[in-house]
Amino acid sequence: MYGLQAEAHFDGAHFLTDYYGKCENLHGHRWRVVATIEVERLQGAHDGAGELRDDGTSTAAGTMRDMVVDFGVFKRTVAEVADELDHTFLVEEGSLAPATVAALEGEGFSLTMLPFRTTAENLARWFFDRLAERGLPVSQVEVDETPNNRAFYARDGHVGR
Ligand SMILES: Nc1nc2c(c(=O)[nH]1)N=C([C@H](O)[C@H](O)COP(=O)(O)OP(=O)(O)OP(=O)(O)O)CN2
Ligand SMILES: [Zn+2]
Repeated sequence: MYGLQAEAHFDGAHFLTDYYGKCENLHGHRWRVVATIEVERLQGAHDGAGELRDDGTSTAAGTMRDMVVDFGVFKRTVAEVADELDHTFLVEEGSLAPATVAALEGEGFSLTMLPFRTTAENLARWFFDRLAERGLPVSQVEVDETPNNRAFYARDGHVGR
């Protein structure tokens, strides 16, 4: 098995619904996300054509030879998904009154409405699904809220570290 890991961060605010303790209050984190992708075989000489570079040109066949995927493509994809949440207020759907949501948005705040409780575990699953949708062979996503705690979501049979 071959693998790569890429790390991204996003800053945001949240609170935990139904939590008895300080995390029921609105607070912020710099979340750290580490995504792992794994494949049995590296790419071949004819793979890799058509990836878009930062300068707008495309890669040629062979660019991906003996790679899982290009580090640049992988880390940009993880960063793009993290950017969707960056500097937003992560809100579990139904946890705030519609008038509250409207008032916050009326003030110009960016809310990300999510259909789950905003735990690190659920955020790891959300990243996993988003990266898989983008075609990455994701095997695990770790999410840290603080330097001391880490959650992960892994595909069946994968052992998290
Ligand atoms: N299993 C989980 N437990 C908790 C989660 C979570 O996502 N999954 N989240 C929280 C809160 O969001 C909280 O922000 C983090 O909790 P905690 O580590 O207790 O907070 P601190 O970093 O401030 O830790 P201290 O040691 O108290 O300073 C809670 N639990
Ligand atoms: Zn928190």
